[in-house]
Amino acid sequence: MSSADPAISVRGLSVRRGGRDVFSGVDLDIARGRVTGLLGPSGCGKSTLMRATVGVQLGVSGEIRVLGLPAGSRALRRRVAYATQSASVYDDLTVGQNLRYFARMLGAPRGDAERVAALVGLEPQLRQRVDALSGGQRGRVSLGAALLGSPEVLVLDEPTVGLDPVLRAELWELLRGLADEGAALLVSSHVMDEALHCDRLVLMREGGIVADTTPDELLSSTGARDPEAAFLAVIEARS
Ligand SMILES: Nc1ncnc2c1ncn2[C@@H]1O[C@H](COP(=O)(O)OP(=O)(O)OP(=O)(O)O)[C@@H](O)[C@H]1O
Repeated sequence: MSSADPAISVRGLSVRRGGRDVFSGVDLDIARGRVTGLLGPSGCGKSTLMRATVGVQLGVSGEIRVLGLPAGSRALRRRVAYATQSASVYDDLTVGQNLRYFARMLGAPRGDAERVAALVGLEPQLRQRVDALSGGQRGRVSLGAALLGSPEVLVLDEPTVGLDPVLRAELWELLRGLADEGAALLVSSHVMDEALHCDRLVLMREGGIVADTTPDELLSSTGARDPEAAFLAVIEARS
């Protein structure tokens, strides 16, 4: 496949959860070298869509290909990273031990644990146990684990939750750098202002995509002052 092909291609995605359809017939392409924001209110299906793209969601029908392979393929394990909303690291290990453990599991290069700790601003905490970290710091350990091995595709579910404004700005800068190096990033948020950090915006509501746009286009097409007002204008125009 060529570098112009989408990193993630979703066709006719339907997902059934708890006896009801969360999605039916969603199509979506996610490009390389871009930060694509998946934005929408709580419960609209952002996490479900992300879980489907990394192959861990049950009840999925349709076709999802990632880097040309079926979502969840074993061959994608080192090429695709997924960070969930809840920190998935070991509480009773230090930051360094967690990162070195996951680095070994992935076959990441020597020194990668220290590299990602610096990227997520956790170098001073390398020897600290995870259960002694703040919520935002724990989230950054998970994010660091997702960055190990320099994956080509990063699927990050609400990575800025619990971060103060300074850390949030640093995180967006980090994500931008990864996209500039060619990675495909799919990043969810329910905070509409975060839309401004993305190259492309996929706005969702109740299991559907209501707009596939860019921050500039969203603001100019709606004439709204900020992304939140623009999102409301998009919803209103559709109802
Ligand atoms: N374990 C589950 N079983 C059944 N239905 C579920 C389950 N988890 C989520 N759902 C439903 O699927 C829909 C989409 O949920 P999802 O978690 O994908 O939304 P979200 O946009 O990521 O929300 P949030 O921003 O709050 O994380 C919701 O209506 C939710 O009720």
